[in-house]
Amino acid sequence: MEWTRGRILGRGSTATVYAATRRDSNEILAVKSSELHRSEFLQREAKILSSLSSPYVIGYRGSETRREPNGVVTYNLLMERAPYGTLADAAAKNGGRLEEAAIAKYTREMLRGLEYVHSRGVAHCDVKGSNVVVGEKGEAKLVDFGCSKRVEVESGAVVGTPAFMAPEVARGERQGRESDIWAVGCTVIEMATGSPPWTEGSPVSVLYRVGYSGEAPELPELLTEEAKDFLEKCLKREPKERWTATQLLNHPFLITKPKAEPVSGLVSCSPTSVTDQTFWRSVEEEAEEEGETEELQEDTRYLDRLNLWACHSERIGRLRCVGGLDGSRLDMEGGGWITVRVSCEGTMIGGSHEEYLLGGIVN
Ligand SMILES: Nc1ncnc2c1ncn2[C@@H]1O[C@H](COP(=O)(O)OP(=O)(O)OP(=O)(O)O)[C@@H](O)[C@H]1O
Repeated sequence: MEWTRGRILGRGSTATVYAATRRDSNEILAVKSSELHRSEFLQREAKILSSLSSPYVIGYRGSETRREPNGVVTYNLLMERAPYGTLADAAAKNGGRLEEAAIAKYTREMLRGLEYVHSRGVAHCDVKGSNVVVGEKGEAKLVDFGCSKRVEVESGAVVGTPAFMAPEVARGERQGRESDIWAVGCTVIEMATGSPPWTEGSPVSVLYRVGYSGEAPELPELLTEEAKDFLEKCLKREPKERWTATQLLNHPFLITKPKAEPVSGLVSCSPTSVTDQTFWRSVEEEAEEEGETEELQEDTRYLDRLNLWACHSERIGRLRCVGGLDGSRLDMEGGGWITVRVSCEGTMIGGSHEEYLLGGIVN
């Protein structure tokens, strides 16, 4: 497929997402790109996404490698473009939190997406506000299947974002459909308060707290009793006691609210149609000024910075591989470094205040 790269729509820890236009139809798409040699997770995401089809899961449009003008070979996942940003953006734009009716609407759609994905034997494994985008019709859609796994066949390393991890995931025991449900609870808290639970402390201390403290996240005061009851069903520490997506879709919090409340204040982050010429002119000018080459080099630098996890002091980075993490195996190694022994190949993440090395082989 012939397509032209446009402006950046979002950046994650593993890839950058750009607007793109199909040259044959002028359809506006999103393309998630990373350098080929770092594209393991993106290729995996493309494979899983290509097998899914739901109005509540971002649509797959193809994947390919290509040599960029600067000679860098990139892997590109082409997707349906969601014009209204993520649920995290929606909360931020709304003064940090969403109204309960909007939370119920987005949660219902997110769960429809998960119900479908789970029925296909896939666990998303990184559900959070910044991995749920708002589509053309204002509907929530799951994105970022880079961590997802086929639950029947895969065990392996646990993955995801510490603040959204279920206790069994934080302990490195298992990760499946039930862990996604815990993350839905955390995402509801994120929509209601503007931040996920467990915001204090480093990712490692968050993991320890989630995994071993026996605590459940604090329920936002402002929510109604129905919403709090819903959260309790998601945030059961014992995975088997958590409700499934299908059960939750029948919870009073989701069925008594009007079906299609308009969510006010949706502001498109990118053009809503191919006739949005002003936007595309600006994209072309931007591309001409900077050159795609420079943008990609900038991304490479950005990814390098991300590997040192220096992009944001409050960011809770992705933990790719925490299998076998055991709180008793935290070793202080001086110089502000903490080594967390894991039973699989380690991943380095760093913070702006402290840096953490998740590495080593134990057992
Ligand atoms: N189809 C899309 N349409 C519009 N914006 C998108 C789309 N997909 C992703 N984005 C934007 O790009 C951001 C990064 O995408 P994504 O989460 O897939 O990347 P990632 O590198 O896997 O991120 P993470 O840090 O969660 O691992 C999203 O938070 C969102 O803002």
